[in-house]
Amino acid sequence: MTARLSLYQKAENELYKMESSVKTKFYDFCHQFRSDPDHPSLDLKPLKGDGRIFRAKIDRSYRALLARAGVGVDGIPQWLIVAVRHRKDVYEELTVAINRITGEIEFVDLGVVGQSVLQRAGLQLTPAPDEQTAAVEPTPAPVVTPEPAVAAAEPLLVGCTPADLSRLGVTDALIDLALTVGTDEELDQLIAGAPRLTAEILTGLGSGMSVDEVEREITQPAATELEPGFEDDMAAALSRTAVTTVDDDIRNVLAEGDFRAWKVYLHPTQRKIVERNYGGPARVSGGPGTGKTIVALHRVARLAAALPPGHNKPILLTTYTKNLTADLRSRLSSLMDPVLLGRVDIKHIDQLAQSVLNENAAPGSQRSLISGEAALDVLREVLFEHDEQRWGAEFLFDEWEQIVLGQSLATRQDYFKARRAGMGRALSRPERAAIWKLLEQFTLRLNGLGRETWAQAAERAARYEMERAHKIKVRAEHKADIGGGDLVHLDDNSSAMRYVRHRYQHIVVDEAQDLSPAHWKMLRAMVASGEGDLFIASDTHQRIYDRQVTLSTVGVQIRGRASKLTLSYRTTQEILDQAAKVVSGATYDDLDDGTDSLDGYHSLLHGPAPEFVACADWTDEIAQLADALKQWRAAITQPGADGTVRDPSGTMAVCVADGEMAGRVASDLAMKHGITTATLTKEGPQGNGEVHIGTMHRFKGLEYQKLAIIGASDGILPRAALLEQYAKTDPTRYERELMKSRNQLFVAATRARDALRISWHGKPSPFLPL
Ligand SMILES: Nc1ncnc2c1ncn2[C@@H]1O[C@H](COP(=O)(O)OP(=O)(O)OP(=O)(O)O)[C@@H](O)[C@H]1O
Repeated sequence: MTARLSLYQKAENELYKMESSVKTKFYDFCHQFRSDPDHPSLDLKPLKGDGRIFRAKIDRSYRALLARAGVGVDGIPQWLIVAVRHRKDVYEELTVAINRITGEIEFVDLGVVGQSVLQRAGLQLTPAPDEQTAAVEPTPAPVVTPEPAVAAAEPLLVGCTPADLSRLGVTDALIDLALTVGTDEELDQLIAGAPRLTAEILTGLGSGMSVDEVEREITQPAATELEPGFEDDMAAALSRTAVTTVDDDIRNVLAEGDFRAWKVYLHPTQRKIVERNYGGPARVSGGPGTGKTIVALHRVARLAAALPPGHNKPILLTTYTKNLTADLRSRLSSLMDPVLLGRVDIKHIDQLAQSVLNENAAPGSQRSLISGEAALDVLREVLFEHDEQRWGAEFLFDEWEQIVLGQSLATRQDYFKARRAGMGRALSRPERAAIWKLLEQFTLRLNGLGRETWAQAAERAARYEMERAHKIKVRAEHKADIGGGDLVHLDDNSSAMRYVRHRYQHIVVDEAQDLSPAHWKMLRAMVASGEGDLFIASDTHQRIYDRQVTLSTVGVQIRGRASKLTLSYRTTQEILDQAAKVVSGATYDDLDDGTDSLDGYHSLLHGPAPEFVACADWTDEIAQLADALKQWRAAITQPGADGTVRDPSGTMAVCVADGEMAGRVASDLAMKHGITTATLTKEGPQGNGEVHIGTMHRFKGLEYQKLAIIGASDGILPRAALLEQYAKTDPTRYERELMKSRNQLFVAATRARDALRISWHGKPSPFLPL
């Protein structure tokens, strides 16, 4: 190899979209370039405008644009492919620069801003002559043909000065053009072609953020400390730039499409969160699709890479549901080396609690699990037998789960002292005494049946783990007291106890907003406090189970180690705008005493506005849904430029309010409209049908190219029958249920990548932004 070649992120994305014949020639070009960049067939030449940018020939029509990026530590010259262009789109003014905030290499193409803006700014682009092809074909037309002067438009970014844009990190060559932009369309066009930080800044400013807000939310998180003279050190800049190294594997990468992009590429803001050394628990928050899961996965990979050799599993990756755990496992296995992957325990939170209980249970004493609904029936029986009228079964069940189990209250005295913030109705001491007695009867009854709920299991597991952590602490203190010697005199010096350690060195939690206090206590006890102990990804706007926790009260102190992601990689700005309205106006916590918001949440992707469709009745709603699905299918299966046809399976989904409705939709679509479906279950999609159908809960963490939400009617969303009972008796619970329902719609709407359609019949849901 006489040259090392890397591929700029934007160039990689452009290549995915090219015809396979161009891709094949591109592989050959890379192969040739790496062995001899000066080979005459490549015709490598600098462009006139910028001595750092070169053009080389891929075939008769396509050119690679490359930047020289110094020499590697092994003495091999480094080159970065910044773009692949048709030769008629190559002009002399193309440049590469090093960004003053991120220190990354940026490729700047003024051609992307459109003729009107260029003309208003008085810029004319010069086509780069291409002698070799000029001999065979006529000289290509200039990129910009003079046109009548374009009327001056009022600049869109009023209130921003060139100095502001420069300070924020907009690339120099685009500052004046950005301030010339006069319409939203022009701004979108500029953003689409701009380097990443510039695009984010301009999107922020364009959506109304102030210069200070952009600086705080976008610029500062992306900033890197740069040495004087960094502007000229391309080798150092290359090491800070997100690139794919071009080796023989590039063929597979390109063939897989952008599915693999996240594996090689982390945005600098994401990378910082992954790579920081945290002195204790850390949290990343951010709206849907901002890459929290990706960050959590990369964090696991980084922690695993730093482990000393061994065969144990010192890292736990956990989340709330079973199907998400399977998804995390498969994503992680494509990111990590199998040997390192073997050092990661991947379990969903209830599975983890069960393994603790199994380990601690005497043979034959395990209890079987009972659903919340069935347990509530047992409580109803107890209340009926005691002729108890003062409190309803739902109220007491909630009190039990939220307060008694939630705070691990073991005695009546503890319950007397317990804080009941957020529970609405106050309870006097005699009332608490009576409730405690009833709940005791209830748990004894469950016990007698050999059953327990998931929440009880979690609470018992937490207690076992806390005892274990306590023993570890006592031993460590004793060891310190006796100067680190052997522990022969300690009471419990059984061989089992001698080797008891914390179960994990690092724990990473995804979808953390849905974990209960008992889950947190268990996790806290499983890992020693200290560097890199807990890493948490969460978004409280997506809390869809009735769980509330204040992390600082369960021993998880985040202070100073919280970060936020604001750029969505999944959803278009059009979808995001509407989805954000569903949760606007409500207040969200930050898993602690502070609040969380979607401020600065934005997307660089654009697409059609979401459709809101009022239908006459159920039959009409299903018929219109079937038509939409067929149109989506036709669009997805449209043959690509190289003749390939995509398989539409699993790219479209229908989201409904409950399981019964899911069944009805599946059978109506199949019987009346010939559309096959697969139902989303706890285990993932069941069946081979093309369109996935599931309840809002099942869509958590997933994403689809096109998504329909149906049955979004008042009475269903929120579920009136369930809520009415609380409206008068327990207003706080009522508010919590409303919030849960609102969040479910928000989660569902933000699963769509590029098309969202929401329909209803009757009165529309009050949550819809109509
Ligand atoms: N830096 C990146 N470059 C390209 N794609 C990215 C990047 N980060 C994330 N993505 C993509 O964005 C999508 C959303 O990412 P991810 O699932 O991690 O988001 P999230 O914040 O966990 O979302 P949610 O809260 O909705 O579950 C995924 O398809 C992921 O591959």
